[in-house]
Amino acid sequence: MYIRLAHLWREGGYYTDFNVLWHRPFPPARYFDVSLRACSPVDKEGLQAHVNALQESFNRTGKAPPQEMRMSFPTPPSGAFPSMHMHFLKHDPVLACAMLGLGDPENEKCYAESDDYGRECVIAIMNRCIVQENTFLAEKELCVIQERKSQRQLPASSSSSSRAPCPPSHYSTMRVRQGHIVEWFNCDLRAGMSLPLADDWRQDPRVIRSHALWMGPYVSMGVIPTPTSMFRWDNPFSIPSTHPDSLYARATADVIALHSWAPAQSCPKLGLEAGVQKAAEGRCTYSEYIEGTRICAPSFFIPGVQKGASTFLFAKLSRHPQVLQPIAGSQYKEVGTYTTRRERYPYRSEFFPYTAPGEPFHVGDASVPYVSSLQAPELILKDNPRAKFLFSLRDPVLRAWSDYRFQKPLYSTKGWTFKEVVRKSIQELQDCCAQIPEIKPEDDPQGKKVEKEKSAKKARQQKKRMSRDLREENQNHCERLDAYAFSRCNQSDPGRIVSRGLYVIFINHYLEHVAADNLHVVTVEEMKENPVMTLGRAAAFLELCPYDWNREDLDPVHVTGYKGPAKEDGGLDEEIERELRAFYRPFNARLYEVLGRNLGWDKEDRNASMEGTGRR
Ligand SMILES: Nc1ncnc2c1ncn2[C@@H]1O[C@H](COP(=O)(O)OS(=O)(=O)O)[C@@H](OP(=O)(O)O)[C@H]1O
Repeated sequence: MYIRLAHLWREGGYYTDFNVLWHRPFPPARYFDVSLRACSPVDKEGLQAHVNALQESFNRTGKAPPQEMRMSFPTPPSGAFPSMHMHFLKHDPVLACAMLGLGDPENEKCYAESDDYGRECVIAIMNRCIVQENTFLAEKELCVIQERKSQRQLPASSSSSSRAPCPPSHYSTMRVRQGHIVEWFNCDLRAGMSLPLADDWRQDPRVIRSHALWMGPYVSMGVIPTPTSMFRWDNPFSIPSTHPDSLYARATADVIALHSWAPAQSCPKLGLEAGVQKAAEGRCTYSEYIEGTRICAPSFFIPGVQKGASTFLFAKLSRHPQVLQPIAGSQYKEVGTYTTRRERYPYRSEFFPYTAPGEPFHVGDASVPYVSSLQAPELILKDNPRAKFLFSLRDPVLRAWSDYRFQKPLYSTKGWTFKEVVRKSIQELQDCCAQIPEIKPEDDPQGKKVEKEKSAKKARQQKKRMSRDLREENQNHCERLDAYAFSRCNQSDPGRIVSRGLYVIFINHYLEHVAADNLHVVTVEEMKENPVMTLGRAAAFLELCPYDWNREDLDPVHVTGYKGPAKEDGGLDEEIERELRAFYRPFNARLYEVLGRNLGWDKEDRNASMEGTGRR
């Protein structure tokens, strides 16, 4: 029996082939040396994002990263392992991120509290360690697993042995000393690997009691040749029999069943029976993609916007039994594989679990860079012409303020306050606008009034006037969509916090490719006001079976703290807020027209939006 591994991911494994597994709490105050490598091709941006996330996380704790967690990781002593384990392709910050959750003493609470898990031998999977919410999410994840565990009614077919207690020997004390964990793993092996967390790499693996479990790419394909008991699988370098009917496979299936999640209500229309888990399938292969025998592309996308509660939206929708998340990629969110034109079909397909024709699953991809990507809609529709797009927007002023706080480390290095970034950006956009006469945000952010016959000539003139860099970057944009050139004018601000709020430009670009019925907009304001209704509408748009969203934890996630930036900047300055509002007003007005509804960001009475500004 194979279990769809995406269920496992749903329970806590999300965005990477790596999951951390432990069966007893770790002792406090220890760090890991981590050797890293990427098993799937991680693009430069993705990699960079993780490096940033990691750095950000360190910055937020206010402490220097422990030496061992810096991005330079030691290589193993030569000859320590057979050469097959030794070819390091790339350092994988995702793994570092996962390990960070184990290495950060601030997270210790969650492990201390997880004693229960040790006693009951429940596998806790910790890998939601993106950026600053590390502690919070890890802790929450544990609670969720625990809660699920108590609530879950395992299907009758599932063996109760999935909850079998660990043999007592597994509770022996293990000391993990600071800076002493060095693990290597080999992506070429056939299956998941258990990485013993030892206090010394030379330690006899048979006496090691805590493991990290790496779910390799082949595991994602539904082939789960892991041993009977991961707890007994002590030597990561000897992978035993892989026959699917073997005890190993069955035991693994039990473990996975514990973490899978069957729908609570039947949905006959879609062949989903309450309490019944679906059989496993894995990720798409290139040939399947090419032959079209399997559906490899995601069925829905959340292309942002940045700081528009996209993490919340995707995380909540992913709780729905029909929704599957990406199974690989740089994060459970932010796969970002549709932002480039490079020939990446084989690559793209591997990020997602496949669905066989007729299967009731919806695969989602929430990657915020898609929102302003010129290529994304076209590329997506090429892979899946029926893809649906769910945008999560936010009052652009508050979005900018959130983004500034989020990207504070970037601005700190430049010494720019929010006010400075905003003024500089507005000026730049207006100058750029003046240079490109046909783009006038006040009356026509889309450039639709441009006289067609003159546009080719003007485009050429425009290009001459633009700075060299801008011209190079925007060459295609200028030719194809003037408004994009405008949104890209915000060159001096690497964080683009102002231009990212020009939603109408982006939405209009999507609407050039996507049928209006396949595009739905929710707002952070709605999500805050009535998350159940907002999620219900989003789910209806995605044509998901009815689901009781009240059973989910609907607290905001990925909340940017005020630590640092707000204190320094004294919250969102009223004067700059006014200026920014005035700048956005015409764009918002255009957006409301395009969407056919007023999103309420330009009301005179802004009291409702004061929350989150840092002002009283
Ligand atoms: N349910 C709900 N209601 C209201 N607001 C919410 C919700 N969930 C997340 N948030 C806020 O969304 C901000 C994070 O957005 P994203 O997850 O899209 O950020 S990112 O672009 O992926 O980095 C972040 O905003 P700030 O805290 O103001 O920065 C979150 O607090």
